[in-house]
Amino acid sequence: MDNWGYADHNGPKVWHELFPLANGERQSPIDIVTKAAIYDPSLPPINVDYDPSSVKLIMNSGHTFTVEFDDGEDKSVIRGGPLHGSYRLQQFHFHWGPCDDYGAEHKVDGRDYPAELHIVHWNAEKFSSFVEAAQNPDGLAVLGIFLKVRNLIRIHLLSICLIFLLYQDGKQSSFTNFDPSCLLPDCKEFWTYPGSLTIPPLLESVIWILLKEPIAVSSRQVWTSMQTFHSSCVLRGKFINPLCLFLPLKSCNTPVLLFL
Ligand SMILES: NS(=O)(=O)N=C1NCCCN1
Ligand SMILES: [Zn+2]
Repeated sequence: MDNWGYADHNGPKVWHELFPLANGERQSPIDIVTKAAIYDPSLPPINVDYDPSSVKLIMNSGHTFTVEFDDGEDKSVIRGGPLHGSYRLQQFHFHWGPCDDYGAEHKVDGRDYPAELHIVHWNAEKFSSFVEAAQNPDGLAVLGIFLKVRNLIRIHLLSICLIFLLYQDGKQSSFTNFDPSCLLPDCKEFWTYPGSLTIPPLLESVIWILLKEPIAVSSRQVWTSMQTFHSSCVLRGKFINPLCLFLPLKSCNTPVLLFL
C-alpha cells in the first residue's frame, strides 16, 4: 500500500495490512492521560539551538507540507529532556483536519486539538543518517506542539493549504532564513514517551516530546498577516501566489509563509 492515506480503504484502520508495526508495542499517537503521567525531577529542560540558515526548502510530501533543513552537520539541534546527547533537526511538518474540532494526532485527556506541529530530529551522535537512525529505538526525537484556535474562529486555512498542495504534488520551493524555535510556546514543560512514527512505516524509533502549552492561531491574525505580506511582496515587485498562507504564531512576529 504505497498509497496509504486517511480514507476508509487506505487509512489507519487498515495500515496493519502492509505495515505490521501498526500492531506494535510502542505505536503513536496516544492519548496523554495527564493524571497518569509521572513527574521526573531528574529530567533537564528541553534546549533547542537552531541556525536559521540551515533551512533549505518547503515541499508538498503528498500528505502534508514539509520544511526541510540541512542535516549534514550539527547546525540545528535539540538537547535535554529525555535525550542523551544532541539530536539533529531534519524537518518540520503539520497535521490538521477538515475543521477546528479535530486534526491533531495526539490527544490530551481525550481532548482533540485542531492541528499538531512535528519538529523532527535524528540521533547523529550514534547513527550516520536519518534512515539508519529511524531503524533504532533511540534514533529519532520529535518535538510535538499542539495548535489551538484562539476565539474559536474557524481554521480552515490549513485544509485550504492541503487542497491546493494536493494539486501540486511533488512541488517544492526554496525557503530561506527561518528559525523554527519561534514556533514554540513560551513554556517548554513537556510530556515524553517512547513511541513511533505516526505515519507508515510506523517505525518504533521516536522519543516523543510533547509540549504542554499549545500555540494559538486565529484567522484574524492570519488575514492581517496576509495583507501585510501581500503589500510587502507587491512593493518588492515580486509576483505573489494569491493563495499564500501565513501561520503567525503567538511567540514570534515572523510569520511562516507558505506558497500554495
Ligand atoms: N508524523 S511523524 O511521526 O513525525 N512521522 C514522520 N514520518 C516521516 C519522517 C518524519 N516524520
Ligand atoms: Zn508528524
